[in-house]
Amino acid sequence: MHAARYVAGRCLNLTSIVPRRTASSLNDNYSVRIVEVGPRDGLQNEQKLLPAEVKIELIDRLSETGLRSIEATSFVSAKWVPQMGDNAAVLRGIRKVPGISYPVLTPNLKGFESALAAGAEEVAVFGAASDAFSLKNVNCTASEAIDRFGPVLAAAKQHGVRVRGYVSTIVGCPYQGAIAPSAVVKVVEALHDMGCYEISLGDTIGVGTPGTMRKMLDEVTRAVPAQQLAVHCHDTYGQALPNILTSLEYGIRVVDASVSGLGGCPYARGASGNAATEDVIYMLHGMGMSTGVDLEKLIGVGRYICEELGKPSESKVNRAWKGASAKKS
Ligand SMILES: CC(C)(COP(=O)([O-])OP(=O)([O-])OC[C@H]1O[C@@H](n2cnc3c(N)ncnc32)[C@H](O)[C@@H]1OP(=O)([O-])[O-])[C@@H](O)C(=O)NCCC(=O)NCCSC(=O)C[C@@](C)(O)CC(=O)[O-]
Repeated sequence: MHAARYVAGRCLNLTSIVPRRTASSLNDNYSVRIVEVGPRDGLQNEQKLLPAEVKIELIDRLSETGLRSIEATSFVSAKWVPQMGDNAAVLRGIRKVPGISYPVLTPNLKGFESALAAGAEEVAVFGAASDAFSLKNVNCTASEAIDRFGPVLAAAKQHGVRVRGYVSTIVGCPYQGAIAPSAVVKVVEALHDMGCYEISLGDTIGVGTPGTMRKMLDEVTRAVPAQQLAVHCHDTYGQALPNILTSLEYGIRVVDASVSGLGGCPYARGASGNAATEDVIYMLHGMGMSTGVDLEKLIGVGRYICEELGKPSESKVNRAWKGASAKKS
């Protein structure tokens, strides 16, 4: 049977994303890289301030799960985001495993210089498709934020540091409402032209649906190849997994996720956590796609950090899973 469906008048060809081959014969098109953002996006929004030692333990445990990208912290102002005030201690304290990248957020040259001094080998600049959000988040308009990235990209090139880019509010803004795809394209193109090797499309407040994601991706993938894009879907309205599935349909193979669904942005009113990494991995493996991540180990890490935070996991898979322990194996 041909696995095609008509969704909102458009043919969604499931065979294009669901491999028929066995996992052992999967090629790159069936492999997804997960960017684990829990230690940064997850913890930046938690009321409880965790000591650097716990954050280091979290990242070290994540490094044992098969993840290849773990966003470690952010070099932003501690007055704005006190949860990330121990950035240098965290980045210096983690056990860096060869083959794993530990990117950190840097909004400007000052952040980049501090990150570099603490040993960063990859950074991320973060822009937005909405001026109202950008003003709340980084105290300048979306285009002024892009201007600040120029010196960061230049310095990064000089020091051989890789730069990832983010675009927030790709379908909706908490202050401005719906966002036009053309506004997203503008920022994606700017980051791409500046030299970001990958651009992550952030549904910051989790309002997107497969319908609005498609409208945005139709235009964005015409401007920049899907191979250089990632998605970053918050789960406020329970749409993160369908939105990620939609992005796979467009050929996107990099997905940001947060262990146990931790997170949110302190400057995006009402935003809940990211897609839980455990749930994303469960879905992808169930589709026959490979991630290289050991789900059971990851569930143990999710339980560890939730115990430290004193709250239940937001991951449905983690809650349903029997057997994994929060204690280190
Ligand atoms: C960007 C700034 C710093 C501008 O803040 P500002 O006040 O406009 O900066 P300024 O240049 O006027 O400097 C003011 C003070 O901040 C200092 N400063 C200046 N830069 C830095 C820096 N890098 N690190 C540390 N300190 C810094 C600077 O030295 C000075 O210190 P003072 O002289 O008053 O003592 C501020 O707005 C800020 O830190 N914002 C926090 C943004 C943030 O972390 N947001 C959350 C992450 S984004 C997100 O979650 C979305 C994402 C990526 O996940 C994707 C998605 O979901 O959509």
